[in-house]
Amino acid sequence: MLLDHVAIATPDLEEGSAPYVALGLHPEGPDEEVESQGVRVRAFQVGDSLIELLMPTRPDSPIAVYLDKRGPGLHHIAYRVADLDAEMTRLQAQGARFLRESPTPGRAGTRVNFLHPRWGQGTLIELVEHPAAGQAGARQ
Ligand SMILES: CC[C@H](C(=O)O)C(=O)SCCNC(=O)CCNC(=O)[C@H](O)C(C)(C)COP(=O)(O)OP(=O)(O)OC[C@H]1O[C@@H](n2cnc3c(N)ncnc32)[C@H](O)[C@@H]1OP(=O)(O)O
Ligand SMILES: [Co+2]
Repeated sequence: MLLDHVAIATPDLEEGSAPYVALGLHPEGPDEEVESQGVRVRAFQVGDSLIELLMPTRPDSPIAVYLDKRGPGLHHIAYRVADLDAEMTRLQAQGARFLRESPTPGRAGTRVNFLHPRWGQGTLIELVEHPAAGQAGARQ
């Protein structure tokens, strides 16, 4: 299991990017809208992982709700798995509580699901399966 990304909620991608640009990081590609989550995502590469800035694109987005309640800042941590369905089965057998019955689309063609923050001991945890994951030699 690898660290896929650390996600940060922001009301404004430009303002939210300032510390990471100052640190010398560069966006990994163009911003991406993830309609299913109501977010626009800007990702900065850090080694094999990403810093993901998330800005809401509609008021009912989980990020908009989060910002209303808590303001900008650290939102969740995502781990990269080779087989999301198998991981869900394995963790549910141990009592883990996923927020969605089945995986939903993430950025860059990924499949994702989230574990309830209470199960995560106060941290919202996301599992991410990349399209090439599981193929021989694919970056896991
Ligand atoms: C997929 C695109 C992109 C990617 O990686 O590619 C993304 O990551 S998009 C990210 C945005 N989408 C999501 O976060 C989807 C999953 N999140 C949710 O379904 C909700 O945000 C949820 C259920 C985690 C919280 O919803 P809500 O705030 O409406 O519920 P509550 O207020 O009842 O909160 C329950 C409980 O959890 C605590 N909480 C809420 N958000 C967080 C958080 N980000 N980190 C830690 N804890 C969180 C909240 O304080 C409540 O705790 P309690 O002890 O009951 O006070
Ligand atoms: Co994420």
